[in-house]
Amino acid sequence: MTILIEQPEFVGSQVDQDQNVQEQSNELVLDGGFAVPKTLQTDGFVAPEINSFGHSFRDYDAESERQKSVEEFYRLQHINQTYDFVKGMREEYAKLDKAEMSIWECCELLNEVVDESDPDLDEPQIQHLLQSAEAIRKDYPDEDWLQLTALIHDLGKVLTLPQFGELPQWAVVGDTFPLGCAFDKSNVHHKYFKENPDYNNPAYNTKNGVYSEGCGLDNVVISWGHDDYMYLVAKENGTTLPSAGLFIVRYHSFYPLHKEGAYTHLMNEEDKENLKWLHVFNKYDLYSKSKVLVDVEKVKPYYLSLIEKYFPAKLRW
Ligand SMILES: O[C@H]1[C@H](O)[C@@H](O)[C@H](O)[C@@H](O)[C@H]1O
Ligand SMILES: [Fe+2]
Ligand SMILES: [Fe+2]
Repeated sequence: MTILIEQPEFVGSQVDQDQNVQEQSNELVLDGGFAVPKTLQTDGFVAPEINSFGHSFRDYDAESERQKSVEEFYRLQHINQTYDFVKGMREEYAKLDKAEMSIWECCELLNEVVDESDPDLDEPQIQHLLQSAEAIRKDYPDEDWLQLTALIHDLGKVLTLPQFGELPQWAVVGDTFPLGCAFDKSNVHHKYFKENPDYNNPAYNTKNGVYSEGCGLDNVVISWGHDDYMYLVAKENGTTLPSAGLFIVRYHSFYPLHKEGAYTHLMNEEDKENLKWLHVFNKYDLYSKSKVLVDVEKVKPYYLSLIEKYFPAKLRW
């Protein structure tokens, strides 16, 4: 997939956090049948067709050693993430009593983390953060909030480190999905949900389950991991990022929704607006993964200035 896009008119509102993307016309259809407004499209970034392992991106069936370990990851994730598990995790991590540190200190901690669920990248996560942020910076030089959103979107992966509870990978990474309603077929390796205790629970296995149509994603219990954790950290520490930035952090792994169009009946109007920016972001999150590494020390001063603009010096984690 190669998409050429032009500069957006919308300037990320660092001033007004609640400003949303305006109604747009001239829509272009992308993956999953979603439409992305022309004004949210940029020039420049050309999505490569193959990843560093020589496969298409997000190919969960390509024959390889990595494919086997990724599939095993999803088996464990689909069996162990339950409605009750997520509720318990949200409560535990809402305490924010694990650490006190800056955003950049957290970026450096990610030097230690490699994501076992990712078929496209086996570099330390700090490289992925900078690769995606730098790719956005090139195409969206004026949207500093979107660049910073890229820098922080995967910081929640510190949950795998001892100080943060050393959670198993299945409780931290991988695509996310709602609990409390039926598992949609578009989830990768869907078959492993059959062994999830919620699978046969009649309260949880209908289309709406415990939810009602249009209830809004904020009211939906989504599998626990780095997305929801980092959203919580950013919000509770009073970030001034716009709501589209927080939405991206919180739902960027929700591929069944943003790529496949599943679970859309749970969204409200605000979710639908924010989803447009998530589609823009996703291209850079996915296709910037590369073996060409960013010089961390060189770009550090620029990102420190963005962090200072949108976050307090120290955050509770
Ligand atoms: O393997 C990847 C990785 O864990 C990403 O950080 C996450 O956002 C994706 O959804 C997932 O597929
Ligand atoms: Fe992620
Ligand atoms: Fe990512």
